[in-house]
This record gives sequence, C-alpha cells and structure tokens, in this order.
Amino acid sequence: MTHSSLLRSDQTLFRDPDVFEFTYLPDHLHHRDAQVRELAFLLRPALRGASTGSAVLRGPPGTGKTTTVRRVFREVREETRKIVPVYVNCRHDRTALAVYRSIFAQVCGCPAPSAGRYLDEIKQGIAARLHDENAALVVCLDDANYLIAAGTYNLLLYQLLRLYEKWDVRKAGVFAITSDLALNLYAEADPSVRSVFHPTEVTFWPYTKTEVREILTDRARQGLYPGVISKVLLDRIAQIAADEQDVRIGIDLLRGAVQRAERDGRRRVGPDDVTAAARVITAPSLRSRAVELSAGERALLSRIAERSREGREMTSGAVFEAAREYLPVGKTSYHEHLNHLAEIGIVDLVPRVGKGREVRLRYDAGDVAAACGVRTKPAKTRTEHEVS
Ligand SMILES: Nc1ncnc2c1ncn2[C@@H]1O[C@H](COP(=O)(O)OP(=O)(O)OP(=O)(O)O)[C@@H](O)[C@H]1O
Repeated sequence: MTHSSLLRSDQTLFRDPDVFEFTYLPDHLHHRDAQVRELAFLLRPALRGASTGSAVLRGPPGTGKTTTVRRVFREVREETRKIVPVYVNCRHDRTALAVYRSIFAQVCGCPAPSAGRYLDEIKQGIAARLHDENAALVVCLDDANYLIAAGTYNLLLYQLLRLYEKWDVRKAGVFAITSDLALNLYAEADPSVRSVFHPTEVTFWPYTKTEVREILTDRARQGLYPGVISKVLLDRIAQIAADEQDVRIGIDLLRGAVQRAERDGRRRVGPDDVTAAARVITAPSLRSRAVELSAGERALLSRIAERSREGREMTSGAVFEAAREYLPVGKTSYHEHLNHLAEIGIVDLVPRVGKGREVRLRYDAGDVAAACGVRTKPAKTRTEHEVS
C-alpha cells in the first residue's frame, strides 16, 4: 500500500495503535533473558511437585519488571496447569480483602463471593481449587510498596506464604515488585514473615540507549506503517528515553510524535513533532526534579537556562563568571551545584578541547526556567558585538 492510498483510506499512521498501550505485552522481550531465567528457575521446582521460590524484583520505573513477570506468567499458563500464576496490582488492590478477591478471581475464573464470612471463605475457595488441581500458587504483588503504606504487607505475605499450613495445599511463592530503590522489601518483612520468605533479588537496570532503540524499533515496526518515522528520529527518541532512564517515555514519545504528524495530515514524523512531544512528556519529570533542588542549585539552573536562551557562551568558566554576578557562590560550591545538576540529568557537561567543559541543557531552556519557577523574557536577538 502506498502512503497516499494509506492516508486516503483510513487517515492514520498507526498500523496497530494497541502496540502503544500500557497493557500491551510485546511479542519479544529484549534484554531481560537473565531475569526471565531467574524467575523460571524459582518456578521450576513446582513442576516436580515441590514448592515455588519467592523473589523481590527491584528497578527504577520503566525497566520492564511488570512486563517480564507478565511474559513469564503467560508462558507458564500455556505450558502447565501445575502452577497457577496470579498478578495483583497493589496500586489498585491494597487491602487484604481486595488482594484475596483478585487472587480468587484469577485462580477460580469467577468473581469472589460477596457475602458470607468474607476473607476465610475467599481463602477457602482459593485453597479448594489449588487442592483439586494439585497446583502451586505464585502471586506477583506489583508495586508492593503500596501494601506497606496501607499496613497490609506483612499480613498478606505471612498469610500467603503459610496458606499451605491451614489448607493442605502446596507452598506458594511471592514475586514482590518495587520501583522504589530506597526500599528493601525483604527488610520490611517482620521476623515471623522472614522465617518463610527467602526471596531471590532480581535487579532491573535501566536500558542503555542501544537497548531502548531496539525496543522502540520493534514497536515502530509493529505499530506504525513503514516510513512513518526515520531512523534518525527514532535514535533521538531513544536518546531522550535513555537519558530519562525510562523506556516508557520513549514509547509515549513515539506515539505522541506520530499523533502530532497525523493530526497535521503529514505522512512522516518531523523533528518538530519529536521536540513538541518531548516537551509535553518530560515536563512532569523535569518539574519534580527542580522541586528537589536546593535554593542555590535552582538559582544556578535558572541562570543557565537564561544564558542558554540568549545564546551566550556556555563553557563552565563563562557560566561561573556570569553566575557570580548574581549569586553568592564560590568556585567549589558552584562545581558542586553543577555536578549535581548533571547527576540528576538536567544538564550535560561536555568536555571541550582547551575550554574545560561546556554546560548543555538537556531540555528546552524555557521549560527549565518554568520548572524553576522563573518566567523568561523572549530570547533577545544578539548584536554583532555579542556574537563575535
Ligand atoms: N525488554 C522490553 N522489551 C519490550 N518492551 C519493553 C521491555 N521492557 C519494557 N518494555 C515496555 O516498556 C513499558 C514499561 O515497562 P514495564 O511496565 O514492564 O516497566 P516497570 O519496570 O514495571 O515500570 P514501573 O516500575 O513504572 O511499573 C511497557 O510498555 C513495556 O511493554
């Protein structure tokens, strides 16, 4: 199909828009073989009638934790009835009742009874089915940190891992997921829970730019018509997502840029579509990082944004001299502030031969200024003198 007939027939650049939905389970899971192997290793004993192991899955947002578990669970369901995998989203289901109702629905294939002695009845229903099938239960508690906040984490772990004692079923496994790296889900467990909870740590590191690009290339191939996005722009999107350490940003950005081109009746995504979509998608993360800055760091960042907008020299030395006019900073604290801005990914410090480092904003200067709470004047036109 040519592009013109394509646009005339259905006016869309998306071959399959579902590919960009957050519920979409990709056919190919890139770069997560080690994690898949770890989880499979924990489940394997259940095939021989033994119990399943437990795991704690940790990694920043958008590193494929949920997708990896969902992929493993899908394969398990296709391969065996000896293991019953259950996925619980603890953002939505935080009370013991809500979690058990979700488990019941997935194990029994129908909604939990809404009357009667509630929890015990629901647990009994789950156990009866597992007993009949001689199957081992494995429960994924995604975003388990929400259970800690709700005060139900220990109770649920304790009950799930000891289900076998009361109900004569095989010992269950729990895969607990968190994207909060400061949280140690094992340490959060009470001693009574720890006596039955011996999780394997499975870590998910952010994807590199090359890895993000492969994931995005796959999505583009499945979700878009050929030629809608160029390799160069896909590369730019991959760079932004890798800088933000979140592949989800890349997927959202790709969709946002294509929607923009589609809305304007164009057949190809242009650089402006990517820039505009990036501004919308990265603004919340930029704002939340600016809020965390110290007053000195924020003041420096606004000066950097202003200089960058005005097209002035951006070597670290020149920025320091300019900042000094307005801010009470010495060289040491200036470098500390600057390094921190680089660490949290708002600026890049690019080495320049014979000129030290160049300070380069990763975001639009106006957006950075807005995130710092500063309204900028329109960029002024530079005079001949300033340019030279
Ligand atoms: N290895 C991968 N291959 C293909 N797609 C991936 C891969 N990893 C992540 N994705 C896609 O990236 C998006 C985010 O992944 P996922 O929800 O699994 O991340 P997460 O680590 O669980 O994030 P969070 O902690 O925010 O819940 C999803 O759309 C998913 O399909």
